[in-house]
Amino acid sequence: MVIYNNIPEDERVLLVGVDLQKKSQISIESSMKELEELVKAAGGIPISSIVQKRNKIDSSYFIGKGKVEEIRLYCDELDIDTVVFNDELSGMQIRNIENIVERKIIDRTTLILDIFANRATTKEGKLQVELAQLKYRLPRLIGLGKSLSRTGAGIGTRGPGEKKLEIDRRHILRRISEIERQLQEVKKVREVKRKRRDKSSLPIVALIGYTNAGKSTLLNTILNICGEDFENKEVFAYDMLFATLETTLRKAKLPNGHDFLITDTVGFVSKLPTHLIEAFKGTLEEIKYADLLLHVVDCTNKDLDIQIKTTLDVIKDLKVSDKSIITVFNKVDKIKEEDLIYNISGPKLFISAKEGKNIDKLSEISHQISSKKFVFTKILFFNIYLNNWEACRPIGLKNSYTSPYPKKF
Ligand SMILES: Nc1nc2c(ncn2[C@@H]2O[C@H](COP(=O)(O)OP(=O)(O)OP(=O)(O)O)[C@@H](O)[C@H]2O)c(=O)[nH]1
Ligand SMILES: [Mg+2]
Repeated sequence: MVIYNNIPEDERVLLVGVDLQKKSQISIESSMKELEELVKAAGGIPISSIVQKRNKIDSSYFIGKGKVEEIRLYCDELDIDTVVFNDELSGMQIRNIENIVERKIIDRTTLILDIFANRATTKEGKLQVELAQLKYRLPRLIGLGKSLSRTGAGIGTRGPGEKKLEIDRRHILRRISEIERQLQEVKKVREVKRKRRDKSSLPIVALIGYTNAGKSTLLNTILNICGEDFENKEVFAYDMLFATLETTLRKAKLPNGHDFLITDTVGFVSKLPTHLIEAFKGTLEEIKYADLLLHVVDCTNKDLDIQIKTTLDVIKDLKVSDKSIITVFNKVDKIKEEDLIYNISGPKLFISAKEGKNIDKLSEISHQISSKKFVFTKILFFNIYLNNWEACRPIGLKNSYTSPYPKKF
């Protein structure tokens, strides 16, 4: 058990994880660290964490019943308000655990939905989160416990759907179809805007990637160099998971007068609730209309392989994996050359969004796209890659690659 220091007075949270020792998944240490960051992003205070090694999940209690009783003791001892599980729980598991622990029980999905509910600002964002919350709650109505009741407060109880949750199945179903209808309307408006934009024929570059990789910082840096009317338009970039929730589309002008559009997107995270991806497909649709995807990766993260895979999986799910993608390894200012490991095929760039390293190369690539938009094919993309080969090597690294030819397109 790990005890965290410097804890202010507020909603005190105990973190619980299960280690199924699967090699294909993010390590349990990283996953629990990520959960800790998610708790902070939701405004909670991580007090302590417990991990149980298991071969399989217990259908009634998720972890062993004995462990649940142990958790009850920790909660009393550490004055815990809320217990957050690192995975999605069934309604019955939540109720069973709550009966023993007598605290609010939250799972990872509820936590993520709660952060989104707190941060969504646009009408569309709010509708999307409410839809995801309702779809999550629907099969769990029977298991309703403290965490899902309307009398609760704090993490897991927020969101636009909160007031409307009269916990009646028919009411929820009606609300779901109402939201879906409203989202269709929003989609129509977006399509009209998109058509207008298409007329201007400006190429679109979309920044995608794992949460906290530095997408918004990169957008700000690019706009600082070549943004139009940049004043007061800086996007929110912060050391916090899901700092960005809504897509922002900005116009940039290169010194030679060429314009292009650049868009930031919501970051991905491992075990991102499926309902949420589903609900956010509307927003993520912007990616579908992009001419180039810049996949931003935090190269200082030791789980970068899993982070890359998580992003590529979502991209695949959105059916846009055939788009031209440049992998942009960010934060090179924070890492020693010899520690930089990567084995990704295709074009790549090594940059520091914070210190502006190699941003000019990135802008140059965008320029080449903007000037040749109408012949934007994989061949052109290949040329761009060759022209910028200098930037496609890690900064200061000695010949990591001997051939400038990408392995795969
Ligand atoms: N050292 C270093 N830190 C960086 C760099 N780029 C971004 N950061 C930091 O990384 C943190 C996350 O940056 P954001 O730009 O908000 O990341 P994001 O990908 O937009 O994150 P979400 O919106 O949560 O998906 C911030 O604290 C940034 O200051 C970089 O090149 N070097
Ligand atoms: Mg962001």
